[in-house]
Amino acid sequence: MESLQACQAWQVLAEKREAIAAQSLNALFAADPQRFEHYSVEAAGMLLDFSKQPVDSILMADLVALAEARELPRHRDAMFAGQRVNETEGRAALHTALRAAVQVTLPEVKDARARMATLAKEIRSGAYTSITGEPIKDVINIGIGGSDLGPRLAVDALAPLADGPRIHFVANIDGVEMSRTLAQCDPRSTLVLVASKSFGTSETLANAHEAMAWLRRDLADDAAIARQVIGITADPAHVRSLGLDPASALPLWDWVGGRYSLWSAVGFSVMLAIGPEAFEELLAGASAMDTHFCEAPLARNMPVIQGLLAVLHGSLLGRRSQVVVPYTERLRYLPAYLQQLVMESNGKSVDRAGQAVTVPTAAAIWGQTGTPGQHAFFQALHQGTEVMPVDFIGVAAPVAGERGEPLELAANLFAQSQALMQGNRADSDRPALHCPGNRPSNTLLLHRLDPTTLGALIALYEHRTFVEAVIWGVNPFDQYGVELGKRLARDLRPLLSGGDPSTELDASTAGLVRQFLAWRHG
Ligand SMILES: O=P(O)(O)OC[C@H]1O[C@](O)(CO)[C@@H](O)[C@@H]1O
Repeated sequence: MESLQACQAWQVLAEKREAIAAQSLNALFAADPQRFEHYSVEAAGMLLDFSKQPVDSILMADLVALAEARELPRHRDAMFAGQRVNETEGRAALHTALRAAVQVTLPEVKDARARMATLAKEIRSGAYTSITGEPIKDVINIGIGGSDLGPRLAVDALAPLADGPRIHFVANIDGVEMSRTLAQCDPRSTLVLVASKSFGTSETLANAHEAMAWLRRDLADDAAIARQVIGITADPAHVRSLGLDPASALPLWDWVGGRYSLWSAVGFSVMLAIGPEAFEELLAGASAMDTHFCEAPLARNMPVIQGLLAVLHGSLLGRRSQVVVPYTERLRYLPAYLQQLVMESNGKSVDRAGQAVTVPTAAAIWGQTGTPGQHAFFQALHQGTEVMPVDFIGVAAPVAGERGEPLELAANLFAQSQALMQGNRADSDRPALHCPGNRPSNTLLLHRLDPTTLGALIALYEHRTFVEAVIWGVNPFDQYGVELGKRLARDLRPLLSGGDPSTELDASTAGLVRQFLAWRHG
């Protein structure tokens, strides 16, 4: 495989690095009165305005040439066709099949969706009761990473449409999240979902044991566990480790990556909150974005444009932060979700051929909702020494029955991207007041934040992440770095309860353990 730096299309861009960095956004607008029309795209209920990016028709052509040189269409089609694109783990990455129309998807996906829908209807209607015969009022989803972040984001974002049981999420192993959650629930009307693709993640299993002990304390009955705890996993035999029946587990498959699993049974908590029909709308929205990604020309293709711009900033111009600012509290979990999606997928330094990647890969992605973010980190965006590209996300219309966001919110959203771009005039007497401007951003305007558009938004970022991976030549579907930390934690654990370390410790770790034990028991 050719390295990115050896790629001629990349070299063309590299030669223009200084000119692109210096490109005046104000000048681009002055030169083209139709710039907004030329550099915005609409698809799946969203409008992407990328006119505040340093692109013109020549740079767009260069970026598209790069996508073609890296064979993006071929890689995309291979993923959709179920080829083993996750080469290191020898698997397909077929999350798109989970949201394909029921008529065309895989039989096992169809069966699982039907099973989920039947069970969700029973739980939501009260036909499926707890062991004491009470309807389910609370659901606790225990999972971490991809088995937590996607459902947490979707349940929160779609809260105005929720008409099912209350949904709680527990991911952290520190006990705080669990005790806060249990304090709000009654074991006689609570259902526990243990969501873990591998069913081997220690945090999830420890939290599951704690929740099951809580159920047992009050219900003193193993039948309660069978009825009120449901495993969600790609390895159903493993649910026996919690004393559960594999036949009752909701399935996913090894070809669904953890951080791409919202669309599978991992999203069962979302289905319980909003109902199977609305969950189908979430899938349909993601599927609409899949179609756009497969069919739109590269220069008018939202995930392609976003991915190429991310590579331009992060790898060519050395801009190592990607900021995401949703202007709605309902997307408050989006930055955390994207951190896993982007950084676990593309935080890689070796390409698919095993060679070192010679440009920086995934930038740090972070953010917070506007307007609170404006009063936290925006000062650095406006006047800091580093240019940090921003994705602004806004919502235009309310979902039925909602009041809609105050207009001040949209005024703030538009003002911020405008201020970042325009800056203000330099005043030689008072340089501290000077905002340099020329700071790039995308604005994604959502028609409304309903299940369909949320599905499309999440799928957009999934594909954007894939586009970046293809340009860099990395596999976005493995995460061996995370596995290393997990293994070391397993090795260290016995030492903290007085056992011998299974490996020799470095001086820093040994010193920290010594101090920890002294304070813990002192
Ligand atoms: O669903 P599981 O198998 O418990 O894994 C949880 C998470 O752990 C990871 O492997 C690493 O954080 C993620 O990719 C995954 O989403």
